Amino acid sequence: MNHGVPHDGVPHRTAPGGGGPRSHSGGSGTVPSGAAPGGAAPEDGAAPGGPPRDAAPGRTPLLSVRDLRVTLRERGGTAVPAVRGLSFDVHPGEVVALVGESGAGKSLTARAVLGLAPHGAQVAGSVLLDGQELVGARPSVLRSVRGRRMSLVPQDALTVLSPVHTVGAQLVRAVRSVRGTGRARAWEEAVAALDRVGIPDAARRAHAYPHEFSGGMRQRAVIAMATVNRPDVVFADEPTTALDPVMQARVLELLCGLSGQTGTSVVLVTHDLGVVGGHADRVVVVYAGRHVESGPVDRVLTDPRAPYTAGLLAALPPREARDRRLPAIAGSPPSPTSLPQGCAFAPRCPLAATRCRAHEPSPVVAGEPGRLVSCHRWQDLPDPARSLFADVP
Ligand SMILES: Nc1ncnc2c1ncn2[C@@H]1O[C@H](COP(=O)(O)OP(=O)(O)OP(=O)(O)O)[C@@H](O)[C@H]1O
Repeated sequence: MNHGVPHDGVPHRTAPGGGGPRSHSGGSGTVPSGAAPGGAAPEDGAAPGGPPRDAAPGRTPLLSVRDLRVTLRERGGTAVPAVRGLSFDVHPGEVVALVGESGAGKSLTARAVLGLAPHGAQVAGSVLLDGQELVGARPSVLRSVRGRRMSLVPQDALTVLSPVHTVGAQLVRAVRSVRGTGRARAWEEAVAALDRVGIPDAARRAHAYPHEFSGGMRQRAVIAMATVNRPDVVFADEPTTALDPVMQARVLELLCGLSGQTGTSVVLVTHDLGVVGGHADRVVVVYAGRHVESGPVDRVLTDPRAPYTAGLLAALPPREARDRRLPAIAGSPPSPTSLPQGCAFAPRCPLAATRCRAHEPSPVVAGEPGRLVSCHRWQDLPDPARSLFADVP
């Protein structure tokens, strides 16, 4: 399956702010809207009764996902509510990390936004790209958006590259299929894309086949495929899982640096809260298909407001003591087909109270602008919050 569909055709945007270091103020609004089923929140977030926004007022998001619901069907017809009312915004040039354990619904969210949900999946809610509604849009519209404005570096990224064509030829095809550019111009674009992702001697390497690239270089080539047409938004689904730590860091720097180079926004999908610090502007933590917490990365990492985020942080290995036993969150996430009543995290949460087991929490502003939390007990967290999990075996 080739989902790392490259793009373009769109006029290239200029890089906002000249690509300096990530700004942690006034980033995107990551707006969960489990509280407001049924539709898009207003752009300015000011309408009474709508879900709270955590964006700086007045900023218009490039991509606005509202109350996204993805329901799959198991064989036998059982409904699998894998994404349950997730909302977030992505602003131009911004890096937003979508973080959660395996099965949280991150990949499905990315695929649904791109119109690539699995066959038979029901997608509801709203996905606005520059004001254009993509949920329910015709396949031709979705293909054109994927070709020009949004792209995906899929989890199985290396399958994107065909073994029987040179890397350059594949990039040329990607450029021509979207922009209709002449061959010579497309080749220049291909080499430029390889150069941008740090492939040394790109003009020569473009003639190589994927098997002649190292693993790290292949990963870069896949990113080049996803960015050769300079889309507005790139979704990168676990882009570093198969790489060693040094290469992981390089690929993340590369992806997130793209926002500075080309103005591309990046949605980084990862299970590893540890990789988002220093790379993303904002983070959206997801559990069982729902919003848990969102806000500027530095604030969420240092001062989490949800017990689940605190548990993820407690489980991160500290650099200085990698062999130390780490506190883990007891138990495992629920299956979407057997969700508990109330907060889906309650069975694993040391702070869970009666109301947590009865009512699923909705997002509320968590004490400071730009932060939202979906937890009944966020104000009861100990300090530091991660100490909640210190004694868990
Ligand atoms: N095609 C499918 N049919 C049935 N269930 C599915 C399908 N794809 C995903 N699921 C289920 O939907 C839930 C969310 O899956 P998803 O792949 O989005 O999770 P994730 O957060 O990306 O995790 P991972 O990092 O492991 O991929 C999981 O419980 C998964 O088993």
